[in-house]
Amino acid sequence: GAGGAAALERVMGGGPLSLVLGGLGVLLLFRMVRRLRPGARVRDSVVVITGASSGLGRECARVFHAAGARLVLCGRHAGRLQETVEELNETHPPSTVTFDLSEAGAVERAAEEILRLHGNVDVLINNAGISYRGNILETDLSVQRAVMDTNYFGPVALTQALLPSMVRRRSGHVVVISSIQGRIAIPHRSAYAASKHATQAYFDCLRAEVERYGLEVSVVSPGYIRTNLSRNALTGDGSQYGVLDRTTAMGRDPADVARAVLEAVRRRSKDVLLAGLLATVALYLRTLCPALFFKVMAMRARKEQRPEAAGGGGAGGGGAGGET
Ligand SMILES: NC(=O)C1=CN([C@@H]2O[C@H](COP(=O)(O)OP(=O)(O)OC[C@H]3O[C@@H](n4cnc5c(N)ncnc54)[C@H](OP(=O)(O)O)[C@@H]3O)[C@@H](O)[C@H]2O)C=CC1
Ligand SMILES: CCCCCCCCCCCCCCCC(=O)OCC(=O)COP(=O)(O)O
Repeated sequence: GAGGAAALERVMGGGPLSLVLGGLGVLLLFRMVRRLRPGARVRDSVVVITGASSGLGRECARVFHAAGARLVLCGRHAGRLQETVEELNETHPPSTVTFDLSEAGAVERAAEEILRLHGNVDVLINNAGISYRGNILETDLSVQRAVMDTNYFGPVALTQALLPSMVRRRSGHVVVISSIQGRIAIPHRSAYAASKHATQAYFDCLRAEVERYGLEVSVVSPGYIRTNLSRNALTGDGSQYGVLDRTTAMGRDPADVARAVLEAVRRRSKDVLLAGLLATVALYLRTLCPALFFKVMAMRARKEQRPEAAGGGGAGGGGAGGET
């Protein structure tokens, strides 16, 4: 507060520069002290991972398994989940629960099954998700709802179903994999960016509300990751996009992102942003100079809508395929 700033100014001998430097010093010290806190124990803890059949979810399964967690792997297809299980060795053989996150009843039943398996959940990783490419004018409302159901209402339903048992034990950690697009909205991603913005808001509210029960909430927001996300994305008419975009192909190694998720759990990080330089510039621009950001996004939308951009992600095919 003002008193603290005045005290700091006295100690630093006054002057705005010394005040800024002093502030930075205090911030650095605070971060160092936080790093000294003992990390949360992952070994033997029950970790539930949604979307564990591929991409980042499968890598999280590998990384948390190697750290000694007892895994519950979730996805829509038993066969694909089994492939993940078979890659892991025999210590703590993982359990699997098959359900579709976009079906409310199925999520409730899955939460009951998860609790029956181990009695409690220590870490819930809401990772499953689907992306979208399309022009709003040519997108069925049903597609907007479908993406929202999977990316937002699914994780919300699963979290709320498992939360009471965490509150009773005064222990638990909820992680959600959001995206840079939970912070900035880019053209031809309306359904996806909206679902991720909603995710960020909901889990920020949750964090504040459950702190008094000793529960942790981490929102992890990565940039592009090398997975099947773009191939599996929905287009405006509900069909699959089916293309591995250049941005996705050139994205981060999912194993690195999975290690960052493990680190977020160990360090009880509240908000983790895994942004490259361009995304960082875009985030600052959106906050500090929104008018310029909106101009850049409008130019990007026009460029992607040109016929020659289709296939690489023109509005018809979806948008922004090969471009950043
Ligand atoms: N790849 C990227 O560039 C980025 C990804 N992310 C986020 O990372 C998360 C993981 O995606 P990623 O690994 O990249 O993509 P993948 O497409 O490889 O994996 C998505 C996973 O979600 C599951 N899933 C999809 N829909 C449903 C549903 N209705 N019910 C249950 N499970 C479902 C899929 O399981 P199955 O189809 O087998 O049922 C699959 O295991 C997502 O939340 C995504 O938004 C964030 C930033 C960047
Ligand atoms: C005058 C200065 C100009 C500076 C302009 C900077 C603006 C550039 C825009 C860059 C946007 C970065 C977007 C990053 C998006 C991202 O990382 O998304 C991650 C995902 O979730 C990927 O999902 P997708 O389905 O879109 O592949």
